[in-house]
Amino acid sequence: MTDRDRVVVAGALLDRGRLLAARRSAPEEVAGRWELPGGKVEPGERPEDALVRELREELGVLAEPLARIPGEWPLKRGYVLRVWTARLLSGEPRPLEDHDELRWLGPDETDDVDWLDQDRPAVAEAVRLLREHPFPGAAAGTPDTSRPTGRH
Ligand SMILES: Nc1nc2c([nH]c(=O)n2[C@H]2C[C@H](O)[C@@H](COP(=O)(O)OP(=O)(O)OP(=O)(O)O)O2)c(=O)[nH]1
Repeated sequence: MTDRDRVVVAGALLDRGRLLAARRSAPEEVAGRWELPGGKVEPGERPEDALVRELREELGVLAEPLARIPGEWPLKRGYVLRVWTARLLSGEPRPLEDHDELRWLGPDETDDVDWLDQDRPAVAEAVRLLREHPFPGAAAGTPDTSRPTGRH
């Protein structure tokens, strides 16, 4: 990425062995395609904070970013897409903004929806992680090997 690139953050939201897919309702060129929910990072905002904010605004949930999925994918108008795995802390996602349908997909169901092309590598990696750790950030008191360490 160059200094002039702007960042769209998206969340591979994981819960009980499933990944959340969101169908965009706008703009026209991407409406009907499926993506990982998220949005643009605002000036001065940390990407993880932007992700938490976007997931709250778009889905009405509280989520915790877990780890960045390596890589970044170019979008239109000088934006790049960066993706984090995240786990659902509270709430049931609803399509409040930008989306008209949500689906929780198990690892064998992620090919059932028409993902935006630029999301496919991150989705593939999220599915790989989901198969390895179906319950990321499991219950308090349980040693949790799926959480990244030293991420602050
Ligand atoms: N949120 C999200 N956007 C994606 C993904 N893949 C992808 O190409 N995009 C594109 C679609 C949009 O043109 C752009 C993100 O814009 P957005 O409309 O979601 O961002 P935002 O909520 O901050 O919107 P705004 O401030 O422009 O209203 O990136 C993805 O996985 N998640």
